[in-house]
Amino acid sequence: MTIVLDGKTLAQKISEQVTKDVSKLKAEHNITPCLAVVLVGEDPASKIYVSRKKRQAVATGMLSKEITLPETTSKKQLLKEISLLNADPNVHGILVQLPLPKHIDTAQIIEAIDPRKDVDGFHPVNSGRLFSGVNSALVPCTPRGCVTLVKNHRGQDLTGLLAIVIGCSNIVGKPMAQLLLQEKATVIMAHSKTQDLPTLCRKADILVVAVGVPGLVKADWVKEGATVIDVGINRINNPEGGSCIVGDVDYVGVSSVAGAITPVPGGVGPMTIVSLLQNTYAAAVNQIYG
Ligand SMILES: Nc1nc2c(c(=O)[nH]1)N[C@@H](CN(C=O)c1ccc(C(=O)N[C@@H](CCC(=O)O)C(=O)O)cc1)CN2
Repeated sequence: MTIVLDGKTLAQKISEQVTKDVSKLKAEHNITPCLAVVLVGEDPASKIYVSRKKRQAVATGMLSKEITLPETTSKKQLLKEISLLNADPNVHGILVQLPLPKHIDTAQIIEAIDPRKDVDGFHPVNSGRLFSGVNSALVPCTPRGCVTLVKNHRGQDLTGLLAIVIGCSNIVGKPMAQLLLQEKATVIMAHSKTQDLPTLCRKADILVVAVGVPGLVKADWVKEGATVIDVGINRINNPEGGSCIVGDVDYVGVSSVAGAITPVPGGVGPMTIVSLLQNTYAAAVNQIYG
């Protein structure tokens, strides 16, 4: 029987642990971790994610600060806001919600964030640390959440398992592959130019899909018993009207073959946000002891 990897329930459990950790930090050091979230523009999905991040940070006892800027904000203005947050000793975590408006160079903005406060783990210092296996890296939230889900299901030891990651983004695919490599899995990164993707994917013990193509992965792409992690969040129109969110995996079809599968919604998404809370707590602790 296929197991549904319930990210919502696991995220809730982790959030309770973060709440305890935050309360201990307050009691022992009189410090409350503070997450600053920067939102530029009016993207409706980004507004929802930012408000969830704030709300869930506050629910664990952290402080949260939101900087909301208009779509027309210049790169210079945004860099100024980031330098203020970098210099503020009461702010421990900074994230700039993506995507940014097209006129702003995302890489330059990410590089302006103090790596110690980079709770998204996107700064080259943190991606370099992840690449070289240094433990103190702040790791991007979605891949961190995916690995937590996989290990919660399969156990801590992923040694020698064949993991295939479809999609090579800096936010998900590349860090995901590095994390699985650290777990001693055998990792293959696949993408739109990979030849005969279905045949390759059928070899995977762990299949992570992060491409943004609704229902790309079908039942005959998946090995019997494999763990399938669907990172896709695609809004599609219903034939009967209205819209809904689906992943990159044909959930119904693949459920008949996979050993375990994440639903969309309710799988990877909630794990992304709770991983951000874990990163913010870790960043605060590093700043106290570092
Ligand atoms: N600075 C960042 N920007 C973006 C990131 C990120 O990690 N850092 N990731 C995504 C968006 N994202 C978080 O920011 C995110 C996406 C989806 C979910 C989520 O919980 N999704 C729900 C379904 C969607 C819904 O209900 O609207 C789910 O899967 O259950 C959380 C966070 C891009 N930008």
